[in-house]
Amino acid sequence: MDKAQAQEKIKSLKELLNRFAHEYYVLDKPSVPDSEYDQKLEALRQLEEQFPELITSDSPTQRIGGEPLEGFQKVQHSIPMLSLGNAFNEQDLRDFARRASQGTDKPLSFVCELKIDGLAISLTYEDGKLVRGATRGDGTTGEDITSNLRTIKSIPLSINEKRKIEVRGEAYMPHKSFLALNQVREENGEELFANPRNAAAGSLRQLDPKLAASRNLDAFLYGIGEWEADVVSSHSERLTQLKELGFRTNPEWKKCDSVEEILEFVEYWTSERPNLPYEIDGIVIKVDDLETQEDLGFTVKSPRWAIAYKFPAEEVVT
Ligand SMILES: NC(=O)c1cc2c(N)ncc(C(N)=O)c2s1
Repeated sequence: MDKAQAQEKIKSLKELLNRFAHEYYVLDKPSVPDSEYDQKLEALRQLEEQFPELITSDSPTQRIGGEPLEGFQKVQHSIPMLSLGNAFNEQDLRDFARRASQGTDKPLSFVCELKIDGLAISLTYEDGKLVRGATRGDGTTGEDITSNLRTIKSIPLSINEKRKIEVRGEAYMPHKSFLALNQVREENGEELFANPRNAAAGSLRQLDPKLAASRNLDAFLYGIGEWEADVVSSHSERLTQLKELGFRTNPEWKKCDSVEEILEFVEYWTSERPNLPYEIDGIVIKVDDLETQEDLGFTVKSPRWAIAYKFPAEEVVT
């Protein structure tokens, strides 16, 4: 096979493998058995070994990078990643909805989403390639953890959007990964992680991407920061756009047209929470209309158009 033929074959294998990975890790609906994925991946590895100059950064063989880093570079968020104000009870939620409705004369609808208990992340794509992954940090300055976020298999290394786009979400450790990790640590006499959030944070702070890869993290994306494209008019449409762009979004969101509907959603997930395969520490409620979000703006540190309802702290059974 000459180089031109190899290039064609590598291109088609990458497209096929990235589609299989999307079906498996993002949609949770694999269309081929693992054995077929593994066989195609091995074929790609061999071709790339034969023609290393044809290796590209978005190849599935490139998820786990090279040598461990010396340290993490600081990165600036062009649009701050803000923290949310908290609500702890029904009255707080009613007050939030009332304040929001006073900021506009439009009828108000909200979007309720599960508040994933992980680590806020930002992913930047340029010319369709993942060029940067960062932690939230203090909201304006985060840390470049691109090599670790590349190891999360549900995060696409390339997307079809060629304009620069920055998406935001939460990296987290599923319960299954957390239990398995602590079991190994217990067998090795190591200190256990207190909860999945600490385990995810500890994993993403590893300088060696091979270690981060071994922790079986996952991520949900839920927001768009910077984007050169014309955005849509509501947050709910934005969630659909994220999914269409190939990102893994959390399906349990609901559009609510009243405080009563918000309270129902909160009540439902307060009881359903233990049945989720990942940790959530609350419910995020956002005004759906993006123009109204603009009208409402921000306080010193948080948006007026969103709030985090926090579940009551669980009694620790000693
Ligand atoms: N600090 C924040 O702005 C957010 C934090 C989180 C979180 N931990 N989980 C889900 C969402 C969401 N779906 O919007 C948000 S938004």
